[in-house]
Amino acid sequence: MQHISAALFARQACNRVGAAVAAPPNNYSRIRLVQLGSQLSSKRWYTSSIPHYQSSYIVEDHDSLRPGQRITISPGGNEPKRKKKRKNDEVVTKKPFIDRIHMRARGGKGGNGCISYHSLSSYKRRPCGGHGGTGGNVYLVTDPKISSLKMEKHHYQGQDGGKGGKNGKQGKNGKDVFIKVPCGVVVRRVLDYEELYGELDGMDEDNNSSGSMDEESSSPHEWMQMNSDDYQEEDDDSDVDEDESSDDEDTDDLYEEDAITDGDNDDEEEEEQGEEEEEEEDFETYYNRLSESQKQKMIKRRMRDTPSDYEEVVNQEVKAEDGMYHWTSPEVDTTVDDDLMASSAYADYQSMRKSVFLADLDQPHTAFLVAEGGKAGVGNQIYANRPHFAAATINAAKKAKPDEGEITYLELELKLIADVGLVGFPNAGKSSLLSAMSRAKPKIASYPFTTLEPLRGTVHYNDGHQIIMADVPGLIDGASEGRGRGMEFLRHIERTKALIYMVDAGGVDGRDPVQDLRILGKELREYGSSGIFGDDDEHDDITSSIGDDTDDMIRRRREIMNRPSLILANKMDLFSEDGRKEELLFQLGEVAEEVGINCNPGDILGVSAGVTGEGLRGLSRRLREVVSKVD
Ligand SMILES: Nc1nc2c(ncn2[C@@H]2O[C@H](COP(=O)(O)OP(=O)(O)OP(=O)(O)O)[C@@H](O)[C@H]2O)c(=O)[nH]1
Ligand SMILES: [Mg+2]
Repeated sequence: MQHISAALFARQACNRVGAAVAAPPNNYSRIRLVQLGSQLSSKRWYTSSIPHYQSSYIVEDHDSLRPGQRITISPGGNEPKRKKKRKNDEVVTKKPFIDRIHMRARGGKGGNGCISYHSLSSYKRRPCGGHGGTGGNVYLVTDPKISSLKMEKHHYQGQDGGKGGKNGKQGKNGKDVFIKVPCGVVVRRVLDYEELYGELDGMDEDNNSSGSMDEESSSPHEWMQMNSDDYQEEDDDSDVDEDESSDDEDTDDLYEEDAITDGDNDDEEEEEQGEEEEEEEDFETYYNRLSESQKQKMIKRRMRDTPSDYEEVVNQEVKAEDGMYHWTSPEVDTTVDDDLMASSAYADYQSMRKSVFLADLDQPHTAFLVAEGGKAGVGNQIYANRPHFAAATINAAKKAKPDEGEITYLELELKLIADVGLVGFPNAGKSSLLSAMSRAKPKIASYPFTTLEPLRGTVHYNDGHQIIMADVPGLIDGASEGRGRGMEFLRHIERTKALIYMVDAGGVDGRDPVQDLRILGKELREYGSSGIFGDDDEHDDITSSIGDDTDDMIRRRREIMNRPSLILANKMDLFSEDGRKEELLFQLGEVAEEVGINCNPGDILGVSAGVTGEGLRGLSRRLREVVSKVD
């Protein structure tokens, strides 16, 4: 029976296939088809039970049909979604890791209140308009399943509230929007342009009112002229020059007027000119004289010209004749430009980017309101008891207008939460350790900066205990000043309980492990001691009014050196003599003490993370002890 139905089905199928099957096969039982792209079953005998959505087959075995020939049966229905195959490669392709984004959130607008009056004779002219609905809010919600700040879009808006209706009918409230973010996100509100410049303008006014008018009135034109010569290097950009020169003219006119009004104070003017000569070289004064738009242009231009040291560092990878990548420590000048750094232009730039701390979302399933929906308009039903007052009608019209939703510009920054963070120079073997101790599959290669995004893995113990380990991209000398994107990477170890310093004991890249540890310790110390603006009093006037990170966050960063640490000398398989190994571990201990790394002598271990696995068992035991002490 089954044989017959199979034959029938096959004939029908072949008819549908038409030209693809030249001569209908006469022995159907020998047709063997392989379905293309199916995961459910790769091979099947041709029977009547072929699902309708399976449409494409390949002939494997038949007399008249050529094996390998593809036949197509008319498709019917939708093919189910196919799962992507997971690659068994060493490198698992994953979504890009994004740890800092800017976004805009806007609460929904409230709904209009309704103004209407009963028309029934007994109620005539009695107000009965319903209230509008409130606008939807926008929330951030932490979801432990998400690990990156990658978002579909960067603008989110709550739904607008519905209008109120007749007979006291209230409008619908707008739907809230919930944006999923990973745990460990720090939320800051970016001050928008007007808010920031409102404050800066206010400060300027204060300065002016404290008697600096005369200073401005004294021959500013010549002064500008002189200074623009002095700072010729800033005027390379011809586009901006033109704009600036037009602005200059504006300011000149302004100054000339002032000069006329103050024209009779010749003596004072001379004195001030003398003062100006002293200030000629002063970039800051020059900057302060510029108009707001000129300042912005200058800042943007100067910042754009700042060398992107990271690019240069990465570009140092050179593929040599032996086919391997070699890396030479680049000589990159990362100083932004001393006079710029010291100037208030730089401070303005910093404050332009500055933002107000809102929240540290480090707990899972926490909702945080970032933009509130607008209030609803009020319906005129509230005046139902006094319908005849004219005032009521006027007020009702005002009150019926809803509020706009709140608009916030946000900066979200993800700081990984892990029990232990791996710190080391590029190529030390950090990723090798992570892959040896956890199921994470980081990319491992013999060239530096293989890892460019922080990655976490979980170390599982037999009794079910788990420790989360974060592999942070390699740090280089000067990382605490941002060299080689150091600042970006270092912030991911702020939320760890313990640290593992890893050095390449084999000295594969010609590095000295002892010196490496010294540099790492120094960099972490410097990173820890830098606040957002550190203890720099210069910027206090700006930061105090704008706000800053919480004390808790600064404290966490400052305590980075107090964190219990382990020091690993990796690639011990390259050591042959035991004596040298002991000596190296001893030297590392001395350096740890010198730079102030918080570790016991027993926590300096020799391991071979990537080759023999030597020392890893002892490491995992010790790691657990160290981490559990911190709780
Ligand atoms: N001989 C030896 N080689 C190792 C060992 N561990 C790692 N390596 C090698 O060292 C090189 C760098 O290893 P990675 O784990 O990618 O180093 P990394 O610290 O993650 O480097 P970046 O991601 O560039 O910062 C690779 O070629 C590894 O095979 C080891 O224990 N012994
Ligand atoms: Mg790596």
